[in-house]
Amino acid sequence: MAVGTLVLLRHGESVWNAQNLFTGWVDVPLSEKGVKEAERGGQLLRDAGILPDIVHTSLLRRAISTANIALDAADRHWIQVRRDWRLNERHYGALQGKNKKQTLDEFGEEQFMLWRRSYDTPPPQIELGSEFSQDADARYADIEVPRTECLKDVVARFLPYWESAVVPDLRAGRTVLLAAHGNSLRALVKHLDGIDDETIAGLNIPTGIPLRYDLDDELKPTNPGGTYLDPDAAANAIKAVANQGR
Ligand SMILES: O=C(O)[C@@H](CO)OP(=O)(O)O
Repeated sequence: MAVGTLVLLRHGESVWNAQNLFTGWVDVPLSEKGVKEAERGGQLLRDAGILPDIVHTSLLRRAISTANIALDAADRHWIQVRRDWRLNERHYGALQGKNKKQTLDEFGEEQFMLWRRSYDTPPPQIELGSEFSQDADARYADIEVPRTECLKDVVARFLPYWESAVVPDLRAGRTVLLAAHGNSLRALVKHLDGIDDETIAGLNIPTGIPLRYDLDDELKPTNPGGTYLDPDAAANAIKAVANQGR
């Protein structure tokens, strides 16, 4: 049986994206603009004739709301849902809640970009019990909550879910919508497209624009890099993500 279609969707703009704050595992809602982006994402799915059979989301409301709004707009609000912490955004450690511009000014371009985009340099650990730590959050009662993560850590925790929960859906020929986050989707794209540890630093994913991957029997993309359903809007939004903090 042919492998199904995979659609990646980064949540719409959150209120902390709008305020230029490092977010990570802090569970902030969508901004008004983010709600509109999610609606538009669903319209793009509908217009492209992509009909998801199942949606996988993180445990964070910006991804959950985006999936709900987009699927409603696409008239696929009724499909099966699975949620898992392994799809969560990268934990931003002690930077969670900090302003990106102030962090850039305080620590300089090189350190700022190491923390934001290097493959294996995590930000400093968050203090347990502090305002933006998730160590006491009930939804993570069964796991050891990270105190910080680099992209390499996200790859390591995301791939077991990919293999055990998403790949079987694809192998069953289903159209899978995966609603997640900038850095958790970068981890998956790195794996799918075989991007090396340096090159991945330059890859940014825009909010709210579905990215379709067609996969062969070995789950390698037949359209490397995927296909954004609105390529022009994606190109502009990618630049904006890359320039955050400036
Ligand atoms: O703050 C965050 O959690 C992420 C995504 O919004 O930011 P960045 O793009 O800087 O990794």
